[in-house]
Amino acid sequence: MRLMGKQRKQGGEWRAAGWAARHPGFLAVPAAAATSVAQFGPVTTGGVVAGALAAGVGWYRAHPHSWEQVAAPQLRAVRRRWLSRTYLGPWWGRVTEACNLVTVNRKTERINVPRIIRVRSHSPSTETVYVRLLLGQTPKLWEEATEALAVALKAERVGVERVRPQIIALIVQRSEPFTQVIIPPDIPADADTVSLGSVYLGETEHDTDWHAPLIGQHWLIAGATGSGKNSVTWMALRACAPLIRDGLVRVHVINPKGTELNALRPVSYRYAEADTDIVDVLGSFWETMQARKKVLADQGRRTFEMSRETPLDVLVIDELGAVTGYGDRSLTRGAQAVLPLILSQARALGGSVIGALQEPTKDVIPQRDLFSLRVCLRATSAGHVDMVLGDDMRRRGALADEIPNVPDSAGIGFVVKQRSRTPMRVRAAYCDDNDIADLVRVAGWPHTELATTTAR
Ligand SMILES: Nc1ncnc2c1ncn2[C@@H]1O[C@H](COP(=O)(O)OP(=O)(O)OP(=O)(O)O)[C@@H](O)[C@H]1O
Repeated sequence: MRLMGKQRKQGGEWRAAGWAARHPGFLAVPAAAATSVAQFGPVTTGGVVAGALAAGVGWYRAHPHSWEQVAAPQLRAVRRRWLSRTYLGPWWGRVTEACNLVTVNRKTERINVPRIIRVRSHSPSTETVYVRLLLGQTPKLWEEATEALAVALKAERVGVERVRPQIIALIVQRSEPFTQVIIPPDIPADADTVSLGSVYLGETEHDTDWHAPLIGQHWLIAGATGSGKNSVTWMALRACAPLIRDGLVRVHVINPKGTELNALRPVSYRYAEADTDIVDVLGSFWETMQARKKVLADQGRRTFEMSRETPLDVLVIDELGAVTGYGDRSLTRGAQAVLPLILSQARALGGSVIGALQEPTKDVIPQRDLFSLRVCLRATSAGHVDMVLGDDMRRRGALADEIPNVPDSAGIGFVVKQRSRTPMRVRAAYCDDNDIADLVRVAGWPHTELATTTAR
């Protein structure tokens, strides 16, 4: 029941004053220009403006990289926020109203539109729009509206990130951010310069480098056939190459398909393709971890430190599904006896697992949550996305099943940002045959002698 008649709206001048207070730049810039003209005259003011423009053009021409890093995101953000109509008041009001994201004051019948706090645009393809939630709204309400928002904003994808109480960020992807293959950086010559706490893997949709820790972590890379799963594995191994050479990292390779990863045979500490060998390698990996437990206890250390005496053992499993799910019974039974133990205990003992998977279903992903980095490349079903990345990740923007099934999309996928639990589009750098040969060359000397005696 309405208790009061229609109430009068706040006066226009007060609303304009409130808007100006929230956007001081709109008053400050004309005020500064007017003051300058009054104080120094139009010629001097024009000269300063022309000088600033010339400096900008000079910067753009002389240092396009730093321009792209510093100035371009600011200018793009201004253009998106104020020069395209998308986020201007009336249109933004229509979009949010059409997507049921406004509230109505029952007394005044005034429509409350969620306020845009700022727009950031670090890459030409994606912008981040920070929005203050209205009273009574939840981030989940916005997550449920992402498909409608994407259509209304003419975007390819909209994701929702929880920033802090009452503030969310909409990740608005307008076009494919990754139109070119990413070339991997050179392999570091010196083991001292490698940080396994932050391995370079490729780029993110925000035009930043994509890094992930490898030491003390397990990685799961899922994707349909041809989605580029191995590129993530190769990037990890390239970072390890000088450490493999110096005996600080040992690679144990399980390659049931016997394809691509067989290039690693000369630099692997253990290598297996056949079912019985795979069970053997898994068993010996677990034994190594148990022995490590004793070494750490004898040394009175609680945490693992990489050294020649206690190297980091990296277990690479191509096609985890065959090993844990649909392979021969003797293989899956042998693997299931030790893999859960490895996954749950090896991290603290200097053992990291990198597993690749084509068909992510419940029965083939062993202890998903023990994989700290999970990458979902192109998926064949919407259900696979949450299976890999975690509950609700597809709804929050990880549309891995909508990545086109074309070679140009290989290596593109989603990861979840650790802090905000938000999906982020990424692309792995691509190692071609020369890059792989390079990796084997760097990692293989003088370790090759050791490898040939111990690898199978
Ligand atoms: N990061 C990448 N960037 C660009 N292209 C890539 C990338 N990774 C792979 N490709 C291309 O995609 C093709 C398929 O890659 P790859 O064999 O690694 O896929 P996969 O997911 O391992 O497939 P499968 O499961 O069938 O082995 C490669 O031959 C290469 O041409």
